Amino acid sequence: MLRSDKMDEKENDLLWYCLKNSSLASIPNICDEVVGFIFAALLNTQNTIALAIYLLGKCPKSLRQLRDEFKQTDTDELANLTWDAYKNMEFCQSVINETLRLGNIVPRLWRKTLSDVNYKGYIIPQGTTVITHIAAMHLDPSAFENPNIFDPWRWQAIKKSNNWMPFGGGARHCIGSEIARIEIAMFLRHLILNYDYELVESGQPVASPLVKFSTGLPIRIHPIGKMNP
Ligand code: HEM
Repeated sequence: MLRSDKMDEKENDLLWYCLKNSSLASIPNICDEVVGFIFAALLNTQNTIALAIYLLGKCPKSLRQLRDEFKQTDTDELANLTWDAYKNMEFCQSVINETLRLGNIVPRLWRKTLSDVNYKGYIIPQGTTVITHIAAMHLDPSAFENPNIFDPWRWQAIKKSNNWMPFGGGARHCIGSEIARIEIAMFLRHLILNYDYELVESGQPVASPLVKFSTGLPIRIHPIGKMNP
């Protein structure tokens, strides 16, 4: 990465901001942040969309209900992307929550203890790497009944859960969580209102350790009626 002393002051993006304030971090750190940002933003969102397509494809009842909800959503409001129109798509919110729970796009988080920590009588010394196993929590049967089943309806009864943290938590909570959810909702809406699709047998998700479709996610797709925005 090259730094120019003649950077246009009108530039106003992340890279520009980081370079301008580069006294706060080294150039390798800045590169790491920018690449990390792109990776976090693109890969996680596209994997969640692929998983939602897969899980809905395996559960025709949920696909039908989602299509019905999308049909009822006010198209004018959605074209202007109003917050209310997006939030009112309740079943869509449940589908996204459930995809993130079962899919475990980010299965683990890494932390280092800054001082000795006493956790329920166990002393974790300063400098220890601690791994939060989010996937284990999301698949814990004491927190989610039949945890391996894709059941978006379970979210009708859950208003808030301390056992669900696909976007992490605390000071490093994902800053892109809402934009990611909006992107997923808009993608699914466009797909499901305009197309019927079937899964083709070979596409299976694997966790290695991040979720991916090692043979891609082939689907058979058919346009339905007039295109919706
Ligand atoms: C479904 C999609 C996404 C998932 C599952 C996801 C998940 C996460 C998780 C679990 C963390 C916390 C990492 C940690 O605590 O160590 C995180 C952090 C972060 N995410 Fe996301 N993310 C998604 C989409 C996005 C998008 C769209 C953006 C940007 C527009 C983004 C930007 C970031 C950034 C910059 C951080 C680091 C925040 C910090 O360290 O202060 N993510 N994400």
